[in-house]
Amino acid sequence: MTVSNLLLVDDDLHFSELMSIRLESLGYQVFVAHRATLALSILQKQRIDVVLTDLRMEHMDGMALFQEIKKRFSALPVIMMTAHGSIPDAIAATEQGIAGFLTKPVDISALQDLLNTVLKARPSSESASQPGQFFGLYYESDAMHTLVHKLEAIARSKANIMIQGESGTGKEVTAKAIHSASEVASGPFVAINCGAVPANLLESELFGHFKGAFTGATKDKIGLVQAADNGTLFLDEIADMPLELQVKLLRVLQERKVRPIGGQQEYDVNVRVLSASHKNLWDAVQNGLFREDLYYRLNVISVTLPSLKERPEDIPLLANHFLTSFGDKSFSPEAMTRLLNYDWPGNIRQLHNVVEHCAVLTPSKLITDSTVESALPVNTTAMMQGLNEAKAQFEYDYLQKVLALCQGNVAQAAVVAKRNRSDFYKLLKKHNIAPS
Ligand SMILES: Nc1ncnc2c1ncn2[C@@H]1O[C@H](COP(=O)(O)OP(=O)(O)OP(=O)(O)O)[C@@H](O)[C@H]1O
Repeated sequence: MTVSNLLLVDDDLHFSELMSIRLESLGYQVFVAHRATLALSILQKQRIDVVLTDLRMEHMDGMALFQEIKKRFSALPVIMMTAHGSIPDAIAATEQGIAGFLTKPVDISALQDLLNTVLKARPSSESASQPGQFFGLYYESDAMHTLVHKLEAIARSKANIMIQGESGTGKEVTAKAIHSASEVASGPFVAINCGAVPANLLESELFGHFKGAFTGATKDKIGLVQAADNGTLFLDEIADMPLELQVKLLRVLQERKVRPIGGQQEYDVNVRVLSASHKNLWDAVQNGLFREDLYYRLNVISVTLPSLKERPEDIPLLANHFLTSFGDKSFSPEAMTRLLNYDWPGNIRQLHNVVEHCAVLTPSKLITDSTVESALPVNTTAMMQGLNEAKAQFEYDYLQKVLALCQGNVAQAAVVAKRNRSDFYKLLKKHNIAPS
């Protein structure tokens, strides 16, 4: 039988030593952390089955620790202990998903019952999420595990696949991974960003041209569709393809033949088409900007990549993966917490850039919280209050100042504020201010 690993987090050194002795005598392997941040770094290195944490601790308390654990190790059960046990605390904790709540002094047999129940309910380590890698796609979150299962299955089919997802979520790496896992992996993988090539050049890029087809066509040129023969063609930002080219692409997909510009000759092509867009392609169809028939041709199977914000469990794995190319460096637990708490509007590409920025700015081995802070953009939008909040804040500050000036004399303050007394009282009531 495997021994269960417990992580005991408590800033009371005497209590934690006693508890660890008692738990070890019951057959558990016990790791002790006297601070929440230390607990997080142990969790990063060590397989832990249950966390047992004190509620009230300095700096980061048990609930804050629990929130972090939920983000990084969603399936890991946490039991809360407190010397100040109160029913509201216990209810709040269990409502948020805490596995159990015990008051100190801890009744060891109650704890053992709770541990047995929690450990039985825990999924086996085989089914719990483990870090995974699929042809260059690194992942750990449940959402990505499910998605990679789907990718494994669809990669082997010959169907055209549409990959959707916000910018920087990994659509191109996913396309390459599908190609590498497919039966045409030994064939070419040819990618083009339809939004980055000027519309007048896109046609010749895709379909090629014969010498003399237009001014500047000094020799025959093979298009990318032909270059991808017996392999995969990846059309990135497909929503940006002009309508007249969409017709031509549709013909190629239907007839499996391509005719370069300026010629009558057609060539057979056998390509699997993967396409991607960060825009909602169905909306483009509804707005008449994308052909519905082409949409169905390209979207035989669709894959949607979650944003990084929707899969924060992947952040430590990806950040550490990107960091490996900068030698033996690591993030401090506080730095990792900051990475985890950020919203990542630019998704994995932005995370990659931030990791690179931090590594370059850190000559030592440990990347600190302040380095991460300086590498992240300041969110001025989030810092900005709405107009109503700003007005209310101003009114509150103004009332406090007038009252202070008039030493709490409401009649006098109303005169200064040029309001009648009853209006002034209403304002004080609105802001919950009691004149002293
Ligand atoms: N799961 C992943 N594992 C490792 N690296 C990843 C992963 N997802 C994305 N990346 C990296 O993130 C960066 C952005 O990925 P990619 O270019 O595939 O995104 P995208 O969705 O195609 O972006 P855009 O919409 O802007 O074209 C690349 O450096 C890529 O290698």
